[in-house]
Amino acid sequence: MDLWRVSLSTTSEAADAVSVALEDIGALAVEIEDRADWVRKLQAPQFGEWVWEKDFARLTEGAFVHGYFEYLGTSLPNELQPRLQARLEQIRASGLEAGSLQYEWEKVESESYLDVWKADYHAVSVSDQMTIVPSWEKEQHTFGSDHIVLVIDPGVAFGTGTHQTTLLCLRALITQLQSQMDVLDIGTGTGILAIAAAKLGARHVVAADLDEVAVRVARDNVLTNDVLDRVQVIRSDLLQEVPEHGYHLITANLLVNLVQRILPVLYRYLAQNGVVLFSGIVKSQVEQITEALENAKLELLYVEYLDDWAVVCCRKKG
Ligand SMILES: C[S@@+](CC[C@H](N)C(=O)[O-])C[C@H]1O[C@@H](n2cnc3c(N)ncnc32)[C@H](O)[C@@H]1O
Repeated sequence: MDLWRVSLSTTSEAADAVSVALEDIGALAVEIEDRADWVRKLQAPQFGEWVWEKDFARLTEGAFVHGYFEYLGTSLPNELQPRLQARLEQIRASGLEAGSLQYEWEKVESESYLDVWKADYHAVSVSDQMTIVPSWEKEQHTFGSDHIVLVIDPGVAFGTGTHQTTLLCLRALITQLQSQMDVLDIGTGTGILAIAAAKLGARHVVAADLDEVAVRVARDNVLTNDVLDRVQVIRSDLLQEVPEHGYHLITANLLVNLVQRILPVLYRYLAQNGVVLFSGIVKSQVEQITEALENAKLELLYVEYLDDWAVVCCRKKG
């Protein structure tokens, strides 16, 4: 599948807002290259990620945000332009220092897109007991027999493990998941959280996503990771197609507006004392979520932060 790539120049502060705007107008995948991120990782490497010195010359300040769209002919950039412009105007009007927001479109072959990712994508250590490894690096690492290895390749679905929200969720899963739990993962992307839950000992995991591409990718990853007997991937708009069942643990790495949509009914899908992990939440939105828990029949257990992101861990009220 060929793709259109739009590349926008912006600031570190506005990179997430631009990325959400691209997702909203239909990007299959979004990639942020943030100079500040690279500097931080060079100074204090947290997860064993690689930072390439050559990239600093390419991006001398601020950030690039790249959005990938399915190639549907040459007119696509023109069709998307007004919607993109409108979203960029909103960002400018919000008062966020967003830089030039200049952009350009380029047709890329998906092969070359994946090759670009391959060069920049390496194993990520989640914790002492869990590592995410791309398939082409599998043989290069040796792990103890009880170490959990998640084999996930970069692609057009979200959830390769390099994003803070995924890492926060994985770490919370390690502390919260007990063996034989039934788990629901809403917005599964690559299926990374569902696969991790299965490998941590869950009895059954339902992994749901609205995006057909994500569903396909998640199914492939479930096979690759040999957890087909425990993970069921379904296409569902949030909870619409999800079997109403008493899940012991629910993960939801979703934007805050989607979290708000499921909050009022989520308790119906939880077993007694069932735990929920909300990720995808920017630091400044944490209060908005924690304040809504009471009405949702949930109680706060803890909030954990990584950079500007948070995971909110809560439990169904008895
Ligand atoms: C931030 S990604 C999380 C991916 C993965 N769970 C992780 O933690 O890395 C959010 C996912 O939610 C999915 N999503 C967005 N809107 C949705 C909806 N209405 N119903 C179900 N999934 C949705 C997106 O397709 C995307 O795969």
